[in-house]
Amino acid sequence: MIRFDKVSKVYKRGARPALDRVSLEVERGEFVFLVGASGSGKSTFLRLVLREERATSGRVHVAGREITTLSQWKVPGLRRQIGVVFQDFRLLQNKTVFENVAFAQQVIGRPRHTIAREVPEVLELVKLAGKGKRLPHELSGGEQQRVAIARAIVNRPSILLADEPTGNLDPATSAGIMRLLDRINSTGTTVVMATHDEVIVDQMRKRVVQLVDGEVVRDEAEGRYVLQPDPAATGATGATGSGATENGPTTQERTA
Ligand SMILES: Nc1ncnc2c1ncn2[C@@H]1O[C@H](COP(=O)(O)OP(=O)(O)OP(=O)(O)O)[C@@H](O)[C@H]1O
Repeated sequence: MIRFDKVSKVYKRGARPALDRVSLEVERGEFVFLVGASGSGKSTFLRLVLREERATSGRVHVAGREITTLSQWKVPGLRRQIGVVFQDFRLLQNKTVFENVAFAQQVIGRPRHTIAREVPEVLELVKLAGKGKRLPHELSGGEQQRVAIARAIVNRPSILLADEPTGNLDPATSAGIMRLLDRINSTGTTVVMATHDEVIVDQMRKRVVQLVDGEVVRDEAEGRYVLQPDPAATGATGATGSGATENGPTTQERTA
């Protein structure tokens, strides 16, 4: 569903790459956590999938197409296959809950009767039935994130990208958001979530891809936020223990 082949991203000539020869494949229906310190390249990864940025070198495949060279006019078609959720919700403040979700359908030209049917369905799914007439400021943070998730999935994307979706929420509310994302994933949507939330990653036990300075240093099925030391190999490798998140290998300067 998503494939990176030796992908590098250099924002400014001569700067350290934000992503450095990343090769990674995410299969249809997977749930993947992207973890790593601030500045390690998580958001850059998500922006490349959305073609908000182009790779400096390497190839990015999303939903069956190579998108590095995709014509600009085909980018909206690509983005229709991808829902996105952010830490700060990004709702339209002067529109109601219903209108925020409906807007995502209007911009792609869905007919009014379809919108009238599907928006209530998705609001039901995110447990906001009955709150369609509220404005965003009349909702809690968790409810606002549910609206954002409803908006992201209403057009049934095959991929859902989430950039720190629980970053502004308390632990109990975050757990509810994670149950919802898990449910969406279980219906076949591929989910990639960038996060700093150790508790959530450790609870969910999904695939964990860890970035350090733009490089993938760990890719583990049913992983934890930090690499767990292997009791059978005490001190055998340098990359064990709770310090592994912040202390990965230093990237060599490289202009790709
Ligand atoms: N538009 C940009 N122009 C120049 N450099 C950028 C730009 N966006 C990101 N970077 C740099 O690329 C590197 C990776 O940033 P990125 O935002 O991908 O990290 P991140 O892991 O998502 O961090 P955070 O957890 O803080 O969101 C950082 O060194 C950052 O300063």
